[in-house]
Amino acid sequence: MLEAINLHKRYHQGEIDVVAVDHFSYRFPAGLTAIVGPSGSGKTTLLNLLAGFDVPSEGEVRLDTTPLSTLSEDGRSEVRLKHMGFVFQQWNLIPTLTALENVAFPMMLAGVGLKERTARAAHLLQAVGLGQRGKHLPSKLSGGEQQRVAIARALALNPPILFADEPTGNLDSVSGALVVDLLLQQAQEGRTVVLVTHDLELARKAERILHLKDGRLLRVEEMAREATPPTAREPV
Ligand SMILES: Nc1ncnc2c1ncn2[C@@H]1O[C@H](COP(=O)(O)OP(=O)(O)OP(=O)(O)O)[C@@H](O)[C@H]1O
Repeated sequence: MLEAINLHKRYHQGEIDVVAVDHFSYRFPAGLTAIVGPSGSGKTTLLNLLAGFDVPSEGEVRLDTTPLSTLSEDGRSEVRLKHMGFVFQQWNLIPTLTALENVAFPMMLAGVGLKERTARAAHLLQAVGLGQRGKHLPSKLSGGEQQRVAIARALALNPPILFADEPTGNLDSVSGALVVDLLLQQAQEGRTVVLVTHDLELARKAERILHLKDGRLLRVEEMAREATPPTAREPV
């Protein structure tokens, strides 16, 4: 359970204070929540606060009732490793590693043995539709495919929370829609997925949209959704 309570972030820029996030409160339910708003409305700052990359000026973020502010930097890193996956606009795959090795990489850091991490990485690549591309280097994959590898990598340690900051920013509309569908699939499997996007059309695929303006939560839009049949796919 991820919860922001009265979150406020001020930056000092010379003489002036910039309020990037203005007393934002929201309890993120499981499922896909999109955050939209004009440039400079505080979306990335909010995501950085939620993930504990940045500390708020006031208020707090709670993860399963534990305030992140009570943890040391190392403690927050550990929370991120165990509980959070990240997908960014730049997919940042390691260019010298194959797709499979890139997905296995976080598992190696977490001490998962070679056989187990290779099998899980193969399973995750399969789940994002790239089962046949495991041996390819990132340079041999399209942007959309690289982003799908990045999603598989973000899922490597099975985090309950997935943050995606403009994951479709560098993609054409078809690849972008595919990436958001994948995020939606993760949400339907019970994860809390938080998607920051400029693209209102893609945001409408989410279960709810948080509209930000000048750092404030203007409104929460719940999207009407037809009942989806239970998925026959294995959870990843
Ligand atoms: N490190 C910083 N120091 C000073 N001001 C900052 C810093 N980071 C962000 N800001 C300011 O905070 C406000 C919110 O920025 P933020 O990047 O969170 O917005 P955003 O909605 O993600 O924008 P975009 O859609 O353009 O990426 C902006 O006015 C920005 O200039």
